[in-house]
Amino acid sequence: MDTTLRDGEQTSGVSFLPSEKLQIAKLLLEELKVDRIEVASARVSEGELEGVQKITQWAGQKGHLHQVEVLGFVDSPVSVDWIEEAGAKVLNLLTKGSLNHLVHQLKKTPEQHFSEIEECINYAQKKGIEVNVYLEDWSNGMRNSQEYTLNLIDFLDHQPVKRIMLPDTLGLLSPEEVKDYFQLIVSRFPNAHFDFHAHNDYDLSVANVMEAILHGAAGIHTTVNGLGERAGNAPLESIVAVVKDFTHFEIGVRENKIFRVSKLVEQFSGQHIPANKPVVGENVFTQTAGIHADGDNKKNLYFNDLMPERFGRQRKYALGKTSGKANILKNLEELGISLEKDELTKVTQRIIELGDKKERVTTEDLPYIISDVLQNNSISKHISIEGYHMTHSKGLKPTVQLRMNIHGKFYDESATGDGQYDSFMKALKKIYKSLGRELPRLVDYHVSIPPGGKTDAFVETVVTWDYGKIFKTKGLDPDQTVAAMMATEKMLNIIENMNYQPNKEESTYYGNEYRAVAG
Ligand SMILES: CC(C)C(=O)C(=O)O
Repeated sequence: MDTTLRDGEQTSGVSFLPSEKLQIAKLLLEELKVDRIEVASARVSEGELEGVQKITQWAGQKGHLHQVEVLGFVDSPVSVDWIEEAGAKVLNLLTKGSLNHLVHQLKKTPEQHFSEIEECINYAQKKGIEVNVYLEDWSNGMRNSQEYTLNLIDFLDHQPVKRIMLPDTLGLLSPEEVKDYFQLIVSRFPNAHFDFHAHNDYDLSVANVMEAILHGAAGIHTTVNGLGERAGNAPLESIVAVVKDFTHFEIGVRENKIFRVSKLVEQFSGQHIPANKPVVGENVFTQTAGIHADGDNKKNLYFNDLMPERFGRQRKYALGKTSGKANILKNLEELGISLEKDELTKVTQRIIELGDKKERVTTEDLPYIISDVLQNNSISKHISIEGYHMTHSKGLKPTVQLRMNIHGKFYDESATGDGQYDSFMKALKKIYKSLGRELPRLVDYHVSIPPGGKTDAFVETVVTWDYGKIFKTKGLDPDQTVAAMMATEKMLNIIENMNYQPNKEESTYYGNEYRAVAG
């Protein structure tokens, strides 16, 4: 069960719009093929009600209604009525799984609590709503008030409850404890269905889910990108890989759709995926040390089961001071460029020098580096920013006046936008439009400001573009907007070189689109 839309939204600073919730729900159920989704908590807000209504209307038409769950409280009849109004058919009822919570938060006795739970279950039943029950703080309950917690499970086992959901609410369990508690509970209640809901406070959520699965959990809860309260929940992407590779269970989730959904959730949540996050992070399929690329060339020595293609991704070889010739060769291969041995040595040396200066080198920078190092003018700079005037003032929108040099001809335009770079891009678009041409789509824009608080430090802007092929360009300047404009100028030359038709004599140097720039 994926709870990105409920617990994931409990990440500090995250709030999804109803339309975003609907888009994510559709992808989770129809593209990824997750079995169940939890989409909201009852009573939260009008917006939340609208979000759930949108999802249930769509789910009803597609036959997914019983896969859409809503968390509700022991407050009969309020949560059940809210869920009914939202058009949902499954209530995940939040009860107290530890005596500590019951006594100090609800200030009730077990008898009172059980009787109120029963009242909610009966009311939901009358309304045709199926009930699962969460035992909040279950992990603490098993540690500190086991008799109460087991009594509650026993009580629920005799109620019309479909699933009993066991949360490690504070993410405090070790894998060993998960194993012990599941063995105990499953042997005592062999006919009950138990879900496990992990949190990641000790970075153990994946290991804990694995133990739960291996020792009798019938369902597991995840969130995309591991979003969720505090340190988050068990990340869907890692859990899918772990279940497939380390257990004998089958999982219906489609691995090759994970990256797309992860990127959409990143965009809607505004929470950047850490570059080293397994499966979905930017760098996790990138080999940096040259020795790895060398090994990949020699009988795939660094092969493991976690291949990028499984997740719709690609192996990359980083360029930097530790990358060495093997990585550079892999990148040249991707670009279809071949170099003589001594040329490769010079280019390698330059990349090491750049690395020493902390500069990041992308695959798309390589032709420029080659051109510069070998002094062969192999990259033709057809396009340059000839001049600009930018305004930034309080109370007025920024404007940019721009002069471009395109194949030796000057083009002037101005535009107003939401920021200086936005204004620049709008002016540029006008120029390209007047030439009947289109610009690539800007997919991502990443600014790194070196730590240290120096206001004159170089800012690095890396822009990712989609022009049929995805590529990145980088600009470096003390001014952030200028750095982005430099990255854009590079992009313009790259696409120009892609479009430019070489004559035969010019095309001897490079093997693919960059061949066009030779000569
Ligand atoms: C609200 C509950 C179900 C929860 O997310 C937890 O206990 O971790």
